Parts: sequence; C-alpha cells; structure tokens
Amino acid sequence: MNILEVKHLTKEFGGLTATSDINMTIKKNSITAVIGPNGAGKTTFFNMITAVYHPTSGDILLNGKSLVGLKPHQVSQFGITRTFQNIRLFENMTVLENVLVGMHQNLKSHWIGTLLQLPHIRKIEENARTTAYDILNYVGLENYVNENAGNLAYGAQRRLEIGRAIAAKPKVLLLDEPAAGMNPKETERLTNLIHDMRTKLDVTIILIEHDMNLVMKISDSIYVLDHGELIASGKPNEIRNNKKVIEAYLGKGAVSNG
Ligand SMILES: Nc1ncnc2c1ncn2[C@@H]1O[C@H](COP(=O)(O)OP(=O)(O)OP(=O)(O)O)[C@@H](O)[C@H]1O
Repeated sequence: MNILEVKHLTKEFGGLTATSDINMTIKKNSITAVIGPNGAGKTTFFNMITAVYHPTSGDILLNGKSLVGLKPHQVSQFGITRTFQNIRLFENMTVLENVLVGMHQNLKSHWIGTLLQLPHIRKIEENARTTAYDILNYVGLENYVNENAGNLAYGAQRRLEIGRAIAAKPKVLLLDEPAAGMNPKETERLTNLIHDMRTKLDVTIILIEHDMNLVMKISDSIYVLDHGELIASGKPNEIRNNKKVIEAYLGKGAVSNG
C-alpha cells in the first residue's frame, strides 16, 4: 500500500528550476533514500513535502489526500515530521523539554488549564513526561534527560532531533542527512535505530543522505535527483550499477563504454 505519492512535483525559484516533474510512490513502512549531488534539489523536495515551500506545480498525497496548500504545522498534524540538515534543537532547553515540545501537538491541554494546575491537566502532563522518558530511553539518551541540548555531543544531538520528531507520532518521518558529521560507530547506531523505528513505531521513513554505505544498507528503494530531475529510481543494487547515477556523481567519462 502506498502511503505517500508525489506527482509531477516542480519548484521554481525565479528562473531556477530546483525540482522538475518529480514522481514518487512510497510504500507504507518502507525506507526510501533520496540521493544526488549537491544542489540536486533534495532539500527543496523535503521542504515541499513539509509545506515550507509551496510547489510551483504538482501534487503531494498522503494516504490519497493532498497536502498542497497546507501550513507546516498542519502537515505535521497530518502525520509528517522531519529532522533538519543543520540540527535545529532548542539548545538552551533540556533534552527532556525538547522532546516535550515535539509532543506538544498531541497534547490536549490548554494553557489556562496548565496555569490553574487543574488535576486532569496535571495527569496529561505526567503522562507526557513518562512518554518523553520512554522516547529518550529508546534513542539512547536516558542519561542526559536534564542536560541542556546544546551540551550534547554531535551524534547525540542528531538522535535527540529524531526523538523530538518521533514524539509527534508521525506516519512518515523525513530525515535530512541524519548521518552527517557522525563517526562510523555513531552511524552504525543510527542505522540500527532507523531499522528499528520502521517496525517498532510503524513509521515510513524517507531520508536524504550522502553516506552511500548507509543508503545502500538501509534502503528498500532509492530515488536519485540531479539538477532537479529524477534520473533514476530502484533498489540499491539497481542504483549502484546505474550508468546515469555514476555519471551524475563522478562526471561524464567515469563510465566506460566497454
Ligand atoms: N529559497 C531558495 N531560493 C532560491 N534558490 C533556492 C532556494 N532553495 C534552494 N534553492 C536552489 O535550488 C537548488 C536545489 O537546492 P537544494 O538545497 O534543494 O539542493 P540539495 O540537493 O538539498 O543540496 P545539498 O546536498 O547541497 O543540500 C540549488 O540550486 C539552490 O541554490
């Protein structure tokens, strides 16, 4: 079953076409990678799915319903959350508070109830904290609950971003270069986490990633962008040997005709 469909998605910035006529079908519970050289249009693509940018033309369907025209917080409420290429945590808030912020949209409390410390609101908040602890445990940050997010090591900050994103209970999780800046050990831990999330959290994962080892290891399918165009899609083995893909990364002439 397809959870996400992208149809003829195009984004132009003035005279520049950042993505052109992109089509994708993403199966529920799959792990999909979007790859391509710098400037290929990958982040623009994520920005359209999360309504940071409105497409110039084309459509994005989540379970058959169009997301085009929605605001970013509405897309998040519909079940799509993301992490960012440049980590965006609340650095002066604690690790726990960062996850509670991610959970905010699912909490049915009102500020006035919080202010008056109404018993049912206290209960909701207690439950939220328990869930936040569970999430931190899950992403391996249980020993840093009260640490300021800005003090965490790089790999831990990336895991906290994932923790905050899954706190919103997404149907689709978009990870923008989750392994960027990680050492091999951190990357391996991340790989296991991504694999585990798909089954345990019943989530569909789409990632932008430059680490080809990770991409080849983890993905069910791969879409390759180059200069805003979709030049290939398929399983890791098909992509690894695709002439157009090798050319896009290494330049023409890198593929021999023999
Ligand atoms: N807000 C914007 N205004 C104008 N041009 C933009 C904007 N955002 C992206 N672009 C351009 O669109 C093209 C695609 O950029 P994008 O950031 O999507 O590429 P990318 O594949 O994510 O690259 P990288 O791997 O370096 O992050 C680039 O030429 C970029 O300069």
